[in-house]
Amino acid sequence: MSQHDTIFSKPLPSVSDFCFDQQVVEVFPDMINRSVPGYSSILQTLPQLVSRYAQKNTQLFDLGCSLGAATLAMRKGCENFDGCKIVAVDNSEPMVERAELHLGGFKSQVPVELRCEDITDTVIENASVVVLNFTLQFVPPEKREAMIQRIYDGLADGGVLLIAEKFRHVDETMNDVLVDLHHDFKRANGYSELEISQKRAAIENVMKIDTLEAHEQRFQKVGFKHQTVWFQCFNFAAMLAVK
Ligand SMILES: Nc1ncnc2c1ncn2[C@@H]1O[C@H](C[S@+](CC[C@H]([NH3+])C(=O)[O-])CC(=O)[O-])[C@@H](O)[C@H]1O
Ligand SMILES: O=C(O)C(=O)Cc1ccccc1
Repeated sequence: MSQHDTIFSKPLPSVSDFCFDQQVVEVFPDMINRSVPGYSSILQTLPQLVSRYAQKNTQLFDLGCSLGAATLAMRKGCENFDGCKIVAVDNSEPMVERAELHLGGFKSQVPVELRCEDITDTVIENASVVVLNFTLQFVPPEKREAMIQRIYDGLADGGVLLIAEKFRHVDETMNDVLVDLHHDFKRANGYSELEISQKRAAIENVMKIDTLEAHEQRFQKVGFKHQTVWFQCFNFAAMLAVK
């Protein structure tokens, strides 16, 4: 079981930029479940989406895999496709180390290659499914289009990009409503005002969120033929884009 997240519970003299270090690894499942509305629903749906788009003898990528929660869900979805392999990538060493232990605890026919590298360096080729589950939001904004283009280029025809992100509503008034609803969700999950405000300060510089419209335009620009939002809870959404 993951430890309870108390990282921002005490007043900090100055709040440093959020990073995925050992301290975060220890509390990560608790943190993400209590902070991201819909996280478990999105993971539960992944096997279904993966089994719809996986193709035999292709690679499936989990980019920004953290402890491998999405990797496990993807593995369930492609068990019946011969010759599939999952490449799971994260640039946080402590995350990858823990993911190795975690994934090793579950049996499967599908090989998983776990890599510690920056996803902007990952070679995407012969791919049927690429998952970015709450990861693109941490990639510097100026690198996002090239990242999505490389994913598109590496996908086989009919392949899919499954992406979930926190987003900003274009209408500021509506954005305020969604942000308030998210903060209520965090409060209901036991986070204090101090934890909410210090966490907000910690992610401000490292998590620059896009609007849904920016995602849609980027998918279209790089060449995706079809796209839709398939899940939304407050200012968090999951989308799929098909080549
Ligand atoms: N440039 C990068 N290269 C590689 N990894 C990166 C990069 N930037 C950030 N990361 C990694 O992306 C992950 C984001 S968490 C993903 C949850 C997971 N997908 C899940 O379904 O449980 C989401 C969250 O914490 O909100 C972290 O593990 C970072 O180290
Ligand atoms: O906690 C938040 O307020 C978030 O927006 C989500 C999140 C979850 C885990 C790490 C960073 C951000």
